Amino acid sequence: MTSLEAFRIAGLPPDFFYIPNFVSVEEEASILGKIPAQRWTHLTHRRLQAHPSTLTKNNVLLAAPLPGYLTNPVIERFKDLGIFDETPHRQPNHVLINEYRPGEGIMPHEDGGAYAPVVATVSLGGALCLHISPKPDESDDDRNRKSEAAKLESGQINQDESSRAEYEIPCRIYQEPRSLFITTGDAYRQLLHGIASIEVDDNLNAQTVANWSLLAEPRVIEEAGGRNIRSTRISLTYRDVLKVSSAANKVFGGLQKR
Ligand SMILES: O=C(O)CCC(=O)C(=O)O
Ligand SMILES: [Fe+2]
Repeated sequence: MTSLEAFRIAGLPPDFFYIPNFVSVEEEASILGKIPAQRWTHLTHRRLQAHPSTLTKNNVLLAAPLPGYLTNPVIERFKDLGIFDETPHRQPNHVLINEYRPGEGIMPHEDGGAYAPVVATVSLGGALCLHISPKPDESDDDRNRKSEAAKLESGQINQDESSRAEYEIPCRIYQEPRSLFITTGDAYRQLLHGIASIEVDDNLNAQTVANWSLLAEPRVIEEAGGRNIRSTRISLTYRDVLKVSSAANKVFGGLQKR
């Protein structure tokens, strides 16, 4: 088994990992070519598709295999790293595919209780920054969340902003194409993540990007003057849904009710 330890992001809670070049250029092209064009759900600021399907309103997954192009080679590599060893099904059973064009993003949020607290995200296509921010204090929950969201939407959050506690949060994680980003444990439960709806990520350097020392190609950013002009990014978010219902279960459950 390969150790994840070398890929831990320093200066953050100990539950974030970044692995550059997790898939090859050829694998990236192959996966991108297999994402079914007819399966997209269109939202205002991005489009997405869920595999094998969206969860029921009670957060239940109807058991079905993941398509091969999402399984192979990615899940074998997860096993080698032991990423899902502690989750109930010991491997992901659900993948969300999100597409962000330049200027598109996702509001700060947490992924919640439907899943085991392990998320593994493969980035394909373009690069961008994920913002990690604290959960607002419970007392002024809504107000904080809204202002955090407003700042993120307008691209105002940056590293000069006051950081909380011992860790440098809020912070930015730069996700290069073909990388894997892992969030587990307390980081999953206690922090928010989001993507600013901007066309350029700027002021990128060793001080403002938490995973700078783990990047495959920091030179590319340096040569661009610390700017990343966004192009379309597709992310594959792998998770283990806690509640799974097999078709057999469903029939049995239905009979029992009578
Ligand atoms: O695209 C990403 O990296 C984040 C997606 C995300 O946060 C989600 O689907 O819950
Ligand atoms: Fe999320």
